[in-house]
Amino acid sequence: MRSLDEHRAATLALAAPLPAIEVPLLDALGLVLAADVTTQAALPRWDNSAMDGYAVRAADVAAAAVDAGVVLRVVGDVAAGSADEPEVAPGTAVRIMTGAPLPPGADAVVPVEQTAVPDAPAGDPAEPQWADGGGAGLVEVRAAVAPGAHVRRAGEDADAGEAVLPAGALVGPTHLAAAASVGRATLVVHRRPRIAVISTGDELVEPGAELRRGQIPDSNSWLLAAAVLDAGAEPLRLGPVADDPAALHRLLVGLDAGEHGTVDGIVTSGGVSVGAFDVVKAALADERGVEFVRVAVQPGKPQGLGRLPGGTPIWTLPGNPVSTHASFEVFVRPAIRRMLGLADVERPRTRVVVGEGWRTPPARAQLMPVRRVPSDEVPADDVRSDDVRSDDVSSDEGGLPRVRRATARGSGSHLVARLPQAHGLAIVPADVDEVRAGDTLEVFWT
Ligand SMILES: Nc1nc2c(c(=O)[nH]1)N[C@H]1C(S)=C(S)[C@@H](COP(=O)(O)OP(=O)(O)OC[C@H]3O[C@@H](n4cnc5c(N)ncnc54)[C@H](O)[C@@H]3O)O[C@H]1N2
Ligand code: MOO
Repeated sequence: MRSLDEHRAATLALAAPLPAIEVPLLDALGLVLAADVTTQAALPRWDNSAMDGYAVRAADVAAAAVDAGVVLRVVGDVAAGSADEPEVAPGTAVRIMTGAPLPPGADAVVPVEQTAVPDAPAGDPAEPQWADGGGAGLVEVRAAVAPGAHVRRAGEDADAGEAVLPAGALVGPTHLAAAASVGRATLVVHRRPRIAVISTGDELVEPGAELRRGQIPDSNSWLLAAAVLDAGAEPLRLGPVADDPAALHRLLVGLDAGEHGTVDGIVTSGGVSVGAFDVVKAALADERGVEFVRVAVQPGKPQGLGRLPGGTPIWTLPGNPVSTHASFEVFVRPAIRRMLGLADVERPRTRVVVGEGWRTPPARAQLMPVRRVPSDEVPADDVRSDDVRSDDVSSDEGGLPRVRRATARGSGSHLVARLPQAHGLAIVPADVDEVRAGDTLEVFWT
């Protein structure tokens, strides 16, 4: 049997970053930069004001104080967006708004709250008063400011020619803001993978359909399509398809040949075990690029993996819903993340303390859905309430988060209804046969 790590390496080897394309800003969200984003000019481009107030010469107001105002003549206005450059000569000031370029001659800004208008009628003391900016107004400055006060310097955020976003960064809202602020309307990113999802089994019907005995709603294709989307790729949900190997083979070959548009990978569920009607195994029996293996992990033992003749990677996951979920997490998601162009393809992991123990299969690693719980939780038979959020920081004395099995009634890989209670998957190493209360394990948070 292949180890968990060996199979992970084999699935990652199927994936490579997809080619780079140039897309409008918003289309780059969730994709990975294929090239640095570099500034054309300094950012900010010019010295500008951080406050609504008056651009002054600091030396003019060096002696100013609340009870010793210095009166300056207001010779103009610069609002944000204005291209005007009124000169601030000694003894003068210019009204300036936040973001407006600092006019020539000025070296500091006095916030309007630290000024008054000489001889103005008393108004609301909480409301600052503005002197006339038309050239005849006077302003009394009531505080000294140092040179550079309330001035945002050119190049303070980034120098001209500096890389503000590195290739390899996953684009989020703040990356779009940084790119736009240096004047980029498009970004060069790795193309988003498009992943076909197929669930197989004669027993499967669409959710909501009438069920005759033996039939069940298809849940795996929804899980997988959503997991593909959550991983950052675009799902193409096909199926459920029946246990007809020839028809499934035609569908897979068609996907590989581009009949359904670009497809960068195919994920199937079901039909890979040792049953008499295992459709995926039968459909791919003659495909030399695809192998079926047993992996020493529970759930997720029967796995298929490889490439179709056209080069499309395929992952055939076992059909038990918890197996499908765990298999996607450890074998498919990292590969999709690599196709996106990410260097770090792993989920965040931490060590945790186990609240209640359980027995595990011998000589197989285990991926146990676990739930984060308060460190003082009394062990319960099973808890269905959604009382703990995944971001609750509950930790044991050692400072580690505490977990229990999400499906405390058993670890059966059919227990799909309880799966949403899990916050992550705990990895029990293959050489551990029993997990005891107080043991520590590694968990990756899903
Ligand atoms: N004799 C043996 N039997 C089984 C073995 C074994 O080693 N020897 N392994 C078991 C393990 S472990 C797993 S996992 C399953 C894997 O079987 P398949 O991948 O062939 O999956 P199916 O037989 O198609 O389905 C298994 C189970 O899951 C349900 N299922 C399948 N697809 C869906 C879906 N899309 N939505 C909801 N539920 C689904 C299906 O109805 C079955 O109950 O084999 C064990 N057997
Ligand atoms: O390996 Mo199966 O995937 O245990 O449930």
